[in-house]
Amino acid sequence: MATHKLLILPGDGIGPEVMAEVEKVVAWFGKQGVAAFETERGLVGGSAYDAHGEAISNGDMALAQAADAVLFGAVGGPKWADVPYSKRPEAGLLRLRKDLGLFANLRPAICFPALAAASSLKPEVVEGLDILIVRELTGGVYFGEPKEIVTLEDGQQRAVDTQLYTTSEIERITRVAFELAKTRRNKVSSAEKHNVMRSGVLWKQVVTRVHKAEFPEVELEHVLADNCAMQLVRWPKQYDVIVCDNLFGDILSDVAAMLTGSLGMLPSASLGAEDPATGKRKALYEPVHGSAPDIAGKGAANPIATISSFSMALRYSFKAIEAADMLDKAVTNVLASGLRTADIKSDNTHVVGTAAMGDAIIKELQHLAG
Ligand SMILES: NC(=O)c1ccc[n+]([C@@H]2O[C@H](COP(=O)([O-])OP(=O)(O)OC[C@H]3O[C@@H](n4cnc5c(N)ncnc54)[C@H](O)[C@@H]3O)[C@@H](O)[C@H]2O)c1
Ligand SMILES: CC(C)[C@H](C(=O)O)[C@@H](O)C(=O)O
Ligand SMILES: [Mg+2]
Repeated sequence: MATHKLLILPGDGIGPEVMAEVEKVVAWFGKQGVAAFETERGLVGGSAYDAHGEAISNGDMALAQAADAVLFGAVGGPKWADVPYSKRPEAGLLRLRKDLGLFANLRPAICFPALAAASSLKPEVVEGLDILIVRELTGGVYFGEPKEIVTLEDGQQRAVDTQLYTTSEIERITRVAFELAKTRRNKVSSAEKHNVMRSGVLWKQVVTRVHKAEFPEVELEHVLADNCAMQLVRWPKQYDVIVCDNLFGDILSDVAAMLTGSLGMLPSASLGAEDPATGKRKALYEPVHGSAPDIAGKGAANPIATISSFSMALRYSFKAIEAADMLDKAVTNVLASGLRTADIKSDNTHVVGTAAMGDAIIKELQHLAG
């Protein structure tokens, strides 16, 4: 049986609450003999700052480098509003992404049949929705230099962030998007703003070139990112795979979350390049949502985004496709049975807390295993 090293980083706010449910799922699959999961735990975000004065320690970074997959909860919260910028909780997540080279962030937005009524959009707009946002994760305005606030001679301050992309950064994320589209409905929509940004001009050129040279059989369309946000709300089913830069991907994926009913439903996989020698890649699995300070500590958070992120780990890191399908089915069935956390409640459903939702998913896994 394969052994997989997992580093669990629960983080802050609802992070530890939702991660506790994932740990039940990991233990269940371990017991089933899908794989032997060796788990270690670390600190990230505000909890790491409180313990070490950094948003992630070098020791925990070394564990992340050595892990087959990192399972990440969420970071941030009002408690750390005044810590120095370089030590803010979110810096821990950004360091993980950058230092592990996790350039490809896959954010699937699937509307479960039982949840069409939980979306703030009309059911016919979201029923059957299955789109994938492929977000570039280690470049763009998140990391470009200079990034600073300087004081000018006249006493004003000036803030600068730099949007920066190179050809190879765009090429590699484009290839990920096209490869994934081939396994789906064979269409890529590339979102940028070439009408305003030089990085958008280069993005469009490179995507066009990679398409023509390597993936002519896949349908490609270019869409301005602001229009893409509007189209996602108007008629999202026109999309299959959307590829975009780091900042547009951040925003478009929060929009996509509401199509599925709640931010608490959207999982994600952050992947590095495949090592040709071992076939392995660095990977971190994280829900799209944050630490939700407004509901933290209440046992009310939806654990499905984080549980489904582990399903992506089974699929992308451990090639345990049957196990991943089974976990997805368990989530679908539990939702179909009418169980809901508060964020996805609708008429005639039964609202439960975080732990009860996790337990119901385990019970359904047990049922599916026979
Ligand atoms: N990956 C991450 O760690 C991550 C992602 C986004 C935001 N953040 C951080 O989280 C903090 C709060 O940010 P925010 O409030 O803008 O975004 P958020 O995602 O934490 O919350 C937005 C809204 O969605 C709800 N929500 C989020 N996840 C939920 C879940 N699993 N179940 C039920 N409801 C859920 C919250 O209650 C809140 O009303 C900030 O410090 C931000 O930087 C972290
Ligand atoms: C917490 C923050 C750094 C992060 C981002 O902006 O990438 C979050 O919003 C996300 O979507 O993963
Ligand atoms: Mg975000």
